[in-house]
Amino acid sequence: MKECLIAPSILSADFARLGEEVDNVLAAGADVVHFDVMDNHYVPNLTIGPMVCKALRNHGVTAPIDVHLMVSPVDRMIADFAEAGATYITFHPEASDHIDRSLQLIKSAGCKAGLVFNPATPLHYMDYVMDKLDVVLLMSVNPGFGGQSFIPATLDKLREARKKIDESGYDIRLEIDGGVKVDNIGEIYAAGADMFVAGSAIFNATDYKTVIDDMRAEIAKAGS
Ligand SMILES: O=C(CO)[C@H](O)[C@H](O)COP(=O)(O)O
Repeated sequence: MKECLIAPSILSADFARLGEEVDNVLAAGADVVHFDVMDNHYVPNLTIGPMVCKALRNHGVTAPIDVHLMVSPVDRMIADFAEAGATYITFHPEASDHIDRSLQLIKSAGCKAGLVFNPATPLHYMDYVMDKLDVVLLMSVNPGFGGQSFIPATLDKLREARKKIDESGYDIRLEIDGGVKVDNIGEIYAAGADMFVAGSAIFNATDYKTVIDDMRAEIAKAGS
């Protein structure tokens, strides 16, 4: 299994102090900044775009930025986010008319590419594009809002995705997003995830480092 990555979702950060929040969570040991883009069309919420991604880079953030596009259409946002400094760009297959083309656009812009699967979206969307995937993201809540509860059926879906990835022979991360907490991250890891998005569990805590350390300890316990 790869090194596990903790990716705090800035959806739950204090947007009035975003640069400082990102600095603090990275100083607390986070590996990746998870950046949720919502368009009030694909999902019923509206958040942030490429200008904010660029602002974080200009602020001095050098950590990977994991841009999760909850937008439709997808393609016209790709170049803007690549230019703004995105490391990963992921999108929902239902939101793209041409999945292979969207993945190619992301890769040719120099970013890592991924597909995101809602709780009820079947995994077969990845079948013919595995050679173009750097990450598969399983949503363990319905997208649009932070602070929801982890949907337990996602554990079986993670096991299924892990099997597909391992059998493909490609180097693809398996990311999980939604309701990830200290008390369930061990079983999520055991089901196959290696990249963990957590919003409210981290940003609603007073001490980010304690939560991230506790998450890593639970992962280590589950792996031993
Ligand atoms: O993509 C998202 C919602 O669409 C968020 O990243 C996700 O829900 C994280 O928040 P929390 O850890 O509080 O569940």
